Amino acid sequence: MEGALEPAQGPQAQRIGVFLRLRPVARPSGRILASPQDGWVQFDVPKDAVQGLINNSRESYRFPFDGLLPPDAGQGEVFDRVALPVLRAALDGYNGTVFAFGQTGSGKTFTITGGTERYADRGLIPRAISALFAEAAARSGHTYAVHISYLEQIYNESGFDLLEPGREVRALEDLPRVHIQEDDSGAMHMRNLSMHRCDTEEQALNMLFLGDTNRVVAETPLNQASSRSHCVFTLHIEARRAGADALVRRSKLHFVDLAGSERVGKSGLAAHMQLKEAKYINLSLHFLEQVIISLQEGRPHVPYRNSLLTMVLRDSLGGNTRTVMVAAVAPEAQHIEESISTCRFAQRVAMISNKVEVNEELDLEVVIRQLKRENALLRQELALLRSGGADGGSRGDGAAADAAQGGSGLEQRTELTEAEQHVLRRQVQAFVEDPSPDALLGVEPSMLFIQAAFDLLKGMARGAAPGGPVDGPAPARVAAAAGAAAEVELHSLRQVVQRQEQQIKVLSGVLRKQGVGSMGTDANTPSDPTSRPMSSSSTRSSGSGSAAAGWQGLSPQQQAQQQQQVQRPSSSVAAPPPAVPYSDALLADQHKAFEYFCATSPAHDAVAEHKAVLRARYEEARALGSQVSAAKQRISDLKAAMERRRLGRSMAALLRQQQGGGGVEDEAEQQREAAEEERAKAQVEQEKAAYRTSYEQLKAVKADIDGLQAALERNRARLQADFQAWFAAMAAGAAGGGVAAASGSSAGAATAPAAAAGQSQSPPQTAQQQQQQQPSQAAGHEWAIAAARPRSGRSMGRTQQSARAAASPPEAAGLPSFASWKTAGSFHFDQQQAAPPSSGGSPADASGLRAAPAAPAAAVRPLKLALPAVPPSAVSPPSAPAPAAPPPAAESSDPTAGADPEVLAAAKPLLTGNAAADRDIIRFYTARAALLKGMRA
Ligand SMILES: Nc1ncnc2c1ncn2[C@@H]1O[C@H](COP(=O)(O)OP(=O)(O)OP(=O)(O)O)[C@@H](O)[C@H]1O
Repeated sequence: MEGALEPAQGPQAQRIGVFLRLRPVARPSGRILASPQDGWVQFDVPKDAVQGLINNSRESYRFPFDGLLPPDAGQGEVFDRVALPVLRAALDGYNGTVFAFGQTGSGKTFTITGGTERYADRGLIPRAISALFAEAAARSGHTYAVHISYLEQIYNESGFDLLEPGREVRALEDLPRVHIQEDDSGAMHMRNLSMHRCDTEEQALNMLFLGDTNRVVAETPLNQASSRSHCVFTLHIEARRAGADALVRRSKLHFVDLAGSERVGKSGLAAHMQLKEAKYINLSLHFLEQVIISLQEGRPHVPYRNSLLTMVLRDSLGGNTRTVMVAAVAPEAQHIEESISTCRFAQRVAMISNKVEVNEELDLEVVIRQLKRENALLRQELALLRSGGADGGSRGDGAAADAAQGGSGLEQRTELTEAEQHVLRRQVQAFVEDPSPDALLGVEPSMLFIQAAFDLLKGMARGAAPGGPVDGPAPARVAAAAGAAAEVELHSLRQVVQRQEQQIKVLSGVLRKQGVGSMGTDANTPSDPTSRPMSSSSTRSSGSGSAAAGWQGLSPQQQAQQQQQVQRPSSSVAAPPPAVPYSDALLADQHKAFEYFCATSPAHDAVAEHKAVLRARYEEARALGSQVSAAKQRISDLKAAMERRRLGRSMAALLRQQQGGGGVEDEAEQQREAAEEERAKAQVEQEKAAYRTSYEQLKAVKADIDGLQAALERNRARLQADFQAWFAAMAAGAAGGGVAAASGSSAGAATAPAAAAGQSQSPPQTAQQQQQQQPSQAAGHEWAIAAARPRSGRSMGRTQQSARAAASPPEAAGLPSFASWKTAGSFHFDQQQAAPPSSGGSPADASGLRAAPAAPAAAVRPLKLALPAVPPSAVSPPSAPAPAAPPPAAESSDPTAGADPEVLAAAKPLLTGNAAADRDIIRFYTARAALLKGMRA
């Protein structure tokens, strides 16, 4: 095995490889032909198979594959052809995914995990584990760390962590639930999915065993066997080259066992061929197909966000991953439709190209550690220079850092005091015992101390205990050299220290930001709540990793650029919110802003797409519901007819008896009646079957609808959050004097995520302001209304107002919720038309709050409030008297005097100190309180 990692290259396009595996079956269909050498399979299907007619008119479907694995292909061969190349690439730093697709019972689990009966039946995962540790051991000059995670996803959106050591699992609910979360930069994070470090093959196999056991034990009727759930087993590999600690290659290797791909709602082979009516039993497979189709057709929007599965596989499909698919087929006559369907799916997948590149990153933790160490050394050096290398000089003031800042007080001495000797001995002892290569011996910056430390170390090296006496005072060897040259060096050293401090600060900031991942990490790098998440400590170097190597040797400008690159969100972030324009009109009307945002946001596309699918599903459910009811009605009609017939026969028999005849029908009539009864019974059975079919379909569609609704809600929430961040960024641009002024410019775009993350684009807040905002945040939507209010020009300009909005958390930025946006009634606050407040006036009058429609004059800035529409009468119901507005005549110099305490609490965070403006604010809040009270009433 070669000792070097493959050198990193730029992104390369690589098509997803597709293999077909045919399961051994007792009675293979004669209509399936396969050529393992040429890699194709062919299905000959009678044209009229729907009605079971066999004729000579056949249709053939031939599908080519990258490789065909015949029924007699052993597990070893499958591993060598399918997974080994992907595993080797993963050791070089490329992400990899192997996934199995096919109907229930076609051999997916056998392929991915393997059979349990014979050692030779081990599947891809255990074989990959063995090969991984063997290859890693053979690659000398590199160290590898391996972590494992194992996720099970049942139905559409619920994910469970299968690796929960030490917990007794009896049901699925006993396993920790896993959620996916997208961060500001668009990266997916798995929350609650644990990652376990495995240093040996045995530990890794134990983890696999634990996960598989939990999977079986936690089976419920809902996810019976593996047919209904997807499982993702992931090997997280971290490789470092000896001597280049800060550069790390991280890759993820997923093994995915998908749920059975069979469909419901088939209406015969012909329809199935066209994939018209058929629906997957498992909704997330439907979404997976949507993603595949979008990628294959090169659509601009790929709906990854529709399901947990597609989000987890985002990088594997169309992203930075070497992906291989195994299409599993059971070549039996009764499965021919599903087999063709599986092959069609594989053909689509085969047309998808991924862009693969080595994941080489700077390990920020290591960089910070190295910088800190270097800094400490520099400080020592600085202090030493400062002290002029004074021979025998000793400062009694402690830290070397102080010296670096210009401390003095050196005394001319020739020997250490006893206390100093004691401290030094302990320092040397600790230094010697610390196994860390980063350990420092931080002695006082004086040659006296340094020499004494050397003497101690020498003594220890020669066998003397460190507790022994420090040899006599070292002779003064360093002459004072505080000339001009030393001053220059001192200055430049101080600058280096400051720069490095700054670097440490920036890197720590990045690290903290990435710390979102401490709850979870990149979708492909799940976190371990107990052990350090692998992705949380690094940032991606510029593809080939060339930027990483020379960080410390760069000029200050280059370093600044590097720092900016580190801070900027990755350019590969999929579907960012639209660029932030700066527009007065948008800032003034959030609903308009929201419309503008929706028109350009990919998240809105996702919502629209969801709604379209949901609508279609509703239609389907409605049609199925009608079918169910109709079938039920027909059954009861048939039963009633049967009853009537039986009754008629009984009556006729009675009549015959009464008329003196026998009660028995003649034979022909008996036969006719019996035949009639049979026919009616058969009809009832037929209707019952139709009823059951429709009912089952209805149930499946309802389950789909539930999943879709949940996904829709998530997408709506996302859209809302995106909008809030986007709006806050625009407001921050306004506050910063129009930083984002270039409409849709990249400068504007760059501010959006930063502002959303509450970074420096937001105007700085005083501690008091921050404190004041807290209660308003708790007030939820009330704050939202307040933050969107118009202000008189004299009290607060737009810039200030926007600055406040930007400084507020997104949820407090006065933005309409999605629901309220859809149902919002329009209220206009017209200051100029507001009736003068009086104690007798209704609160609505007093504030100028009134129901639309009157459009205010051009000079008056209208504001739509995101409140549910209420009839004007509800604004001031007799049962809910509003707090009286402060009378203008009695306006004291303190605008808050006499204000309702609740009103005051709500308004307080906005008070400006300007009495006139504050009076407006109090008035507004008083009116608003009345309005809210009215609505509640
Ligand atoms: N290549 C094979 N050689 C021997 N036995 C196989 C092979 N493939 C599958 N089997 C057997 O066929 C049965 C069904 O296979 P498996 O459980 O892997 O199907 P599956 O596609 O994973 O189904 P599900 O969707 O329910 O998980 C198992 O008993 C398995 O051992």
